[in-house]
Order: sequence, then structure tokens, then C-alpha cells
Amino acid sequence: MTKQAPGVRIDGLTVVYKTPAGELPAVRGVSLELPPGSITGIVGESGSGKSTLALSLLNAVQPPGRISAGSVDIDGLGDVVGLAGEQLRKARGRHIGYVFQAAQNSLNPLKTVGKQLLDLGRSHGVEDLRGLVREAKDLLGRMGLDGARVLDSHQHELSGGMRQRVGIMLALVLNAHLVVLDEPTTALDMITQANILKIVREVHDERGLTTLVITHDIGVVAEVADRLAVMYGGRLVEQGPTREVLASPEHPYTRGLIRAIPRLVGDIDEAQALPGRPPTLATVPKRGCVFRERCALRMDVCDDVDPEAILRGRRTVACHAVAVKEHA
Ligand SMILES: Nc1ncnc2c1ncn2[C@@H]1O[C@H](COP(=O)(O)OP(=O)(O)OP(=O)(O)O)[C@@H](O)[C@H]1O
Repeated sequence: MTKQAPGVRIDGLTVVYKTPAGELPAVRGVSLELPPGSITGIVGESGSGKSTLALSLLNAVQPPGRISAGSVDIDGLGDVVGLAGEQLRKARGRHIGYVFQAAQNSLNPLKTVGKQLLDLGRSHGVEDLRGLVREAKDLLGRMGLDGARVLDSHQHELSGGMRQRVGIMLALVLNAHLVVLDEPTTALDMITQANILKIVREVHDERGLTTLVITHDIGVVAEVADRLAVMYGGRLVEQGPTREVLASPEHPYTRGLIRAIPRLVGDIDEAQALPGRPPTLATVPKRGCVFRERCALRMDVCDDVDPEAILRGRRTVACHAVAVKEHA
């Protein structure tokens, strides 16, 4: 893989989990492009399939899940859905840096952070381990931590927010040029969160990365991402340049999400929670639009026909009501 920001093309991706009711899709027919050098944010409520989509980028979906259709083509690596074994292990870490959603629990409780860093370096054939430690300290220092002290610590000696930052350091330290951050700032207070997002942006720009940020917090995306993709019930319902989507959301779900956030609406009294609850694997409709139960614009066609993503300027929107408006 080149040491430049890679482009990523996800095409027709479907990921299913085996359940007592059979295999059910958590991600269905998702197509998304991550342009080289961009930061893309994926937002959606809990259970919308964000983490499953992110894991697919590393071909790391675990049983009872599996990728049942589609491809994830990464410049320099090819279709990772076809990678296995050693090839796949090498791709992770060295080419694709990843912060797991449970970053706070993903550290080994028995080893110091420094020891885990060295293990990581060795397992990826890093020769200059001193350089690796220097780099780790530098990254931790930038995130407001005492690098030497953190490397000497065990997981239980670190707060949730500190562990989160260790996770981000581990994702960046091998100098991967594709970085996936799953809920990178959930355990952090607002000030630390803003600081971490600033650093993510800085490192992204300095190193020339392609970055994917997964979050349920549309405010995080507004802060950091060039492009925004919105997921609901395993489907990608709207995507496009962040500013454009935030300024004039088209999909009724995107509109609902934005309306619910006081700091985006600008007035706490104007913010309105989106009524209803998101579907689970068992309740997501098998045909028709996945959002229709909560949608104010529901039409008959929504019950039977899954809306296709249509291109509108620089964004795509999958909604019958938006498509009708376009043709009116
Ligand atoms: N191992 C599993 N077995 C069965 N179902 C699963 C498994 N992992 C995830 N799911 C289901 O797949 C759907 C998508 O989950 P996923 O974690 O990708 O969503 P998410 O948007 O990342 O949500 P969250 O923000 O809560 O993590 C959910 O309905 C979830 O219950």
C-alpha cells in the first residue's frame, strides 16, 4: 500500500448476523466512497450498523456475523473482503489504524501500555522500537497526557478518558494512512473532546490520512468531518459534504437528527427530540423504507419499495418523498 492517503470504495456491502430468527442484515446494500485525504463521519442512532460497517473495512466482522455481499476496495490493498490470515493481519495496524468503540476496555489489563506498544510494534515488524516509543510519547503529549507515565501504567491506573486517548495513540502510532475511529470521544468531557478532535484533524492533515469517524453524535461530525454519511436501520440514507448536509438536510431522518441537537439548532427551545425508537435487527422492515415508521412524509410506496439512493448535486439521498419533490 502506498504511504499516501488511500481512497476507499465500499460497494453494495451487506453484513448479516445469525440470530434465532435466521441471518438478519445489520448493514444492507451500503455503497460509500471515502475520497483520499478526506475525513468522513458516519452518524446514526445506536444499532444503525455503524460499527459493523467500520469493522467491515478491516474485514473484521466476527461470527455470528459475516459479510454476505459487496466489496471494500482500498487503494493499494484491493478488496479486503477477499483477504485472510497473515495478509489481513498485516493490513491491520500497518495500513489501517483502528480505535475500537470499547477502546477503554480493549487494553490488556496485565501489561503496561508501553509493553503493549512494543508488542504491537514487534508484531508488525517495526525495527526502530525506540522511534516507536518516541512517537507514542509525542502523540500522548499532544493529547495532554504525560507520555512516559502513561506508557508505564496499567489499564486500571488510567481514567476512561485517558484510555480513550491511548486507543487513539495506538491507532495512529504505526503510521497507517487509513484510520478508523469508532466513537473516539464518547468517554470525554466537552473540552477534552474538542481538544481530541482538533488533534485528530491536525494529525490527519499532517500525515495525509484518509479517516473514518463513527459516532452517534452529529456534533462530533460537524466539528471534524469533510463528509457526512447518515445510517438508519442498516441503510445509508443520506451522504454528502458535511456543511451542505447540515445546512440543508434532505432526508427526513437527517432533518430529525439535526433538529434534536440544541448546539446545532442554536436555540435550546427549538431543539426537538426525534419521536420513536430506532429498529433492531428483528424489527427492521424487510421491505420498503426502513425509516417509514417514524417518518412524517410517509407515502404508500414507502411500505413496499426500498428507496434507491439518488444523486442530488454532491450528495445522495434515499427517500421517496425527496425523489417525488425532485420530479415535481
Ligand atoms: N454479535 C452480534 N450478534 C447479533 N447481532 C449483532 C451483533 N453485533 C451487532 N448486532 C446487531 O447489529 C445491529 C447493528 O449493530 P452495530 O453495533 O453495528 O450498530 P451501531 O450503529 O454501531 O450501534 P452502537 O452505536 O450502539 O454500537 C444492531 O441491531 C445489533 O444489535
